[in-house]
Amino acid sequence: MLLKFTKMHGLGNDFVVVDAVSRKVFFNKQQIERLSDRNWGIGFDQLLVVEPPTNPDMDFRYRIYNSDGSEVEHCGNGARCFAKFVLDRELTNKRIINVETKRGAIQLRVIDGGLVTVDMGAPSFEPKDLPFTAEPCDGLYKIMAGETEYSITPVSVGNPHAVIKVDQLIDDEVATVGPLIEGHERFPRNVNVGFMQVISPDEINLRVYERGVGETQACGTGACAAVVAGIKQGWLSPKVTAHLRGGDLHIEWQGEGFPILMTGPAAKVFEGQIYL
Ligand SMILES: N[C@@H](CCC[C@H](N)C(=O)O)C(=O)O
Repeated sequence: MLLKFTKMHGLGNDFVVVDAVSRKVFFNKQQIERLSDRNWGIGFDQLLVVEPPTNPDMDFRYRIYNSDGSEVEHCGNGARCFAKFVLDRELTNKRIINVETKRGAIQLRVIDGGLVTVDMGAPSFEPKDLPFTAEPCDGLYKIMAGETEYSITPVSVGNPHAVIKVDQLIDDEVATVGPLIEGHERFPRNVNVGFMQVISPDEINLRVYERGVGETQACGTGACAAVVAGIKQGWLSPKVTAHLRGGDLHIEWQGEGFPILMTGPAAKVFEGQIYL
């Protein structure tokens, strides 16, 4: 079967987006792994599949797969690219779009200048919601990565994140500690690992080692998780600019029970066709 796709990115976190509204398409793990391969396929961090909604109050459903073929609950950069995709393809003309995801309902608002604001829902710091094996506590949690003990804030923003505050961002630490914590036995469904350097109460530098992918240029849910972790620990204020390798995201959170708002760009790179 010849598959039509659009290659997109949100700050360099790249996606293949497929229209499964106009024509049904299903993918198995092997197909996703092959398509994601940067030598043998198209290459992407995540595959986004746009489907009709199952709930009549929603505009679309969209499914998200990591490059290793695992299906995930949520993707911040992907949500913004999804909004641009359905508008460019004229699958809708709405600028406020309600979408079903594995995480639940999310709302996307297309604003001026090609930016999209995503209502990411409310975060949870409860270990059971990630899941993370630990007794709940108010402060930081200790975890061993190899011989070194790290202090983390576990956060679920629909998908699981472990946020580590560091004094400096070191390539080697992201590359070695990232996978040790990603697949740690205390995270039975694995975890995305964020390394956050706090520059000031409203600015952070962030690198994210993503579950099922490896380090990416940017991670939208990772930026949300880092900012809410920083606010909870008293390091950050309610509006923060996160500098990621691929560019900036603006994150706002008013505190417990409120949704996180994430604003950033979405870009189309090219369209193509490939044999599935
Ligand atoms: N790049 C994404 C997150 C994608 C899912 C993640 N790797 C997971 O397994 O939870 C983003 O922009 O949020």
